Amino acid sequence: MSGSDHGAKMLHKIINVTVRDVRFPTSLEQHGSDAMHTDPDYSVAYVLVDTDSGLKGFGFTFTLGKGTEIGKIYSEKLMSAFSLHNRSLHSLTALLKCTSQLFITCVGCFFSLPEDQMLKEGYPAYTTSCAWLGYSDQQLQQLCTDALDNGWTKFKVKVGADLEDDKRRCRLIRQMIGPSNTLMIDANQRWDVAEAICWVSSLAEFKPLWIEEPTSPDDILGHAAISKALAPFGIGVATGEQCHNRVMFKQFLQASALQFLQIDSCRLGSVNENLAVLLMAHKFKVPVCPHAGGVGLCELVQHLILFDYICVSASLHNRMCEYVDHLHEHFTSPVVIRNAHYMPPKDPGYSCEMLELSVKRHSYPEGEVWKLHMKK
Ligand SMILES: C[C@H](O)[C@@H](O)[C@@H](O)[C@H](O)C(=O)O
Ligand SMILES: [Mg+2]
Repeated sequence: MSGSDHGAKMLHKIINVTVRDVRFPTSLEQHGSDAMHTDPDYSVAYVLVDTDSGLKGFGFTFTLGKGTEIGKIYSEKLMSAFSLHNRSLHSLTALLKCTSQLFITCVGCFFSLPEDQMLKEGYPAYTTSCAWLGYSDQQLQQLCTDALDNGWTKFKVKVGADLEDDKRRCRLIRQMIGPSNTLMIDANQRWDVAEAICWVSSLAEFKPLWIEEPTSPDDILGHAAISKALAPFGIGVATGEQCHNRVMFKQFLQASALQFLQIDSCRLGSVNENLAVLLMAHKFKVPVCPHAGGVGLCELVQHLILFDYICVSASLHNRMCEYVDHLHEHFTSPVVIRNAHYMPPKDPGYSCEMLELSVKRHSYPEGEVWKLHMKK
């Protein structure tokens, strides 16, 4: 929330709630492509709340384009189920247990003294921007050279469509980044369990730290089997970007089915659910390495991972937050990356307000960007 009047006497009554379908044509250049999603258009169902005091609220959930209209309808239904119109903000916060799904609370207020280290150095990040599956080898090389020049040391490569291609791409990246930098691979659920073990074993020579989403994200025992089989190679299993609640994460942790836990700020629905997962990961001594990228996921998750470091884990061992270098310019408080680290956000709120002009231009299907695109 942001606005001019935070006076205690104001009721801040909600007078308007709108949901917009906002899409970016990222598929045109194959940004975001992987073995399962070959043409994603990064998009959001974006919610705006107006109050009578001028205070405004913003929130969104991320999608890959097609079907954003379903997210929009769902958001509208949720808002109307809570009869938001004419309600005061106080009446919602007083019932936080019931309304937490609606809230994306600012966690910045928890920052305390360890904060100093984060303010100086920031939180370590890795990049996925160099090696989307649809990029050519030449593009891979160029982006990797630029990333190395900009201080990146941790790189994720998309795999899973063709083993020989994967070997060539991993070899290329490993040669460029050298033995001491970190390589991760991500198959986006492409394989069955046995296939995953076999395929990843063939890529073990490139020393990936983890294989991400090797199989169906709901197959907890399958992930456990893959984890066990790959442990001798020193390759961990990472998953979580499709994991939709804390109960799923609890079982992944209980079954030793993941070695790197990837919360997703939107998928888990509300800050509260994310915090529960951070606490469980700490109990099980599993590092949290959030999923980010998309539209605004970096903006949101930076708050959660700083909270994790400052208030829960106090450790950076084997921890890093994903970074993807797209679409930040559409936010009023974009993430700040310095020397491959997320610098703590200084603006109040959850960094989820988009620029009105961007929303207008990319509204689907009526925005000018889409009108132009459809004419072609
Ligand atoms: C379709 C998307 O770009 C995914 O490929 C992406 O979220 C990915 O799995 C990631 O880990 O960043
Ligand atoms: Mg992934």
